[in-house]
Amino acid sequence: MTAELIDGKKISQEIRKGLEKEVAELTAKGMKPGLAVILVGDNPASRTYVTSKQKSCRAIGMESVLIEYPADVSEKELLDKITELNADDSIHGILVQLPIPPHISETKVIETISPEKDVDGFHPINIGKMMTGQDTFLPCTPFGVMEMLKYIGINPEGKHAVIIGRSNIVGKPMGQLLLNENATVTYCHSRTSDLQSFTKQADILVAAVGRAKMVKAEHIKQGAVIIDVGMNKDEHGKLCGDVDFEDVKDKAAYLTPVPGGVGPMTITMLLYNTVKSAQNRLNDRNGN
Ligand SMILES: Nc1nc(=O)c2c([nH]1)NC[C@@H]1CN(c3ccc(C(=O)N[C@@H](CCC(=O)O)C(=O)O)cc3)C=[N+]21
Repeated sequence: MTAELIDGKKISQEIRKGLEKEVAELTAKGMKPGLAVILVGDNPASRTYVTSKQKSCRAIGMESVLIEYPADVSEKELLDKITELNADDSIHGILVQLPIPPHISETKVIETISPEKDVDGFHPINIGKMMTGQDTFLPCTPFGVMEMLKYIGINPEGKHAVIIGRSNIVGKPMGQLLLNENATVTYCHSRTSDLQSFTKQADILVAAVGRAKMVKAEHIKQGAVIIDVGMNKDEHGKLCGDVDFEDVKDKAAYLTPVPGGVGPMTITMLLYNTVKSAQNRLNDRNGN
């Protein structure tokens, strides 16, 4: 093993310690940060993630409210609840756990959440602000990856960053955040021909495709930074990433594990965004 592990759990702990202090200060000023999570249906994986988000909120002194609906809830009922939460002063962040059932429009759900409470950073207004480099809520997974790079002292400027995957919630914003930090960015996806010719050029390779262990040693450059956003089950039903850890670990310079890499960072940045939202409200109240 030559690659150094990027320990998402440890980095998360350090960031959360700082957040805990901010939460205490905000609470003392009557602005205790509160997150509302809406869960539709009873997908066990979604429930696990949502429970983990709630625990993480409470561990740093934040308020966390879980609102659950059966899978057949109407779109109107869900949108009405979001509208109610938009007006609730005790709630600073609203997260609707994705995916949601197909009879409900994901676009409508995302666009109903007030941009000021959109701690996922999925609202088109916030995406537009991210693209133009304005201060806003950054999508939690790509934001977490940027924090990991900062932590290990990797400045993306001038580096070739290659993203595999172009989802709205990970791949696309990941490339944008790296571009904002002056990386040269290449997006690869399911229609890319000769994937390896691109990934082999990557100084920073981000795998966000959702295919278990697809990135092998032959795909990467010696000494590359490898970020694994994948959350898959392997042949034994064990959680694994998009990167074949064993295969690349002697060739990469830095490598994120799954679990314990990007996952915990995603939750940490959700907490960060919610605290930031509460701080914004306090600033409004004080007229700054
Ligand atoms: N509106 C919305 N926002 C999201 O941010 C969102 C979502 N919907 N839907 C589902 C995905 C998935 N997601 C994860 C976050 C943390 C871990 C995580 O902490 N994983 C642990 C391990 C968990 C385990 O052991 O199963 C780790 O990687 O170490 C995983 C998955 C957020 N998501």
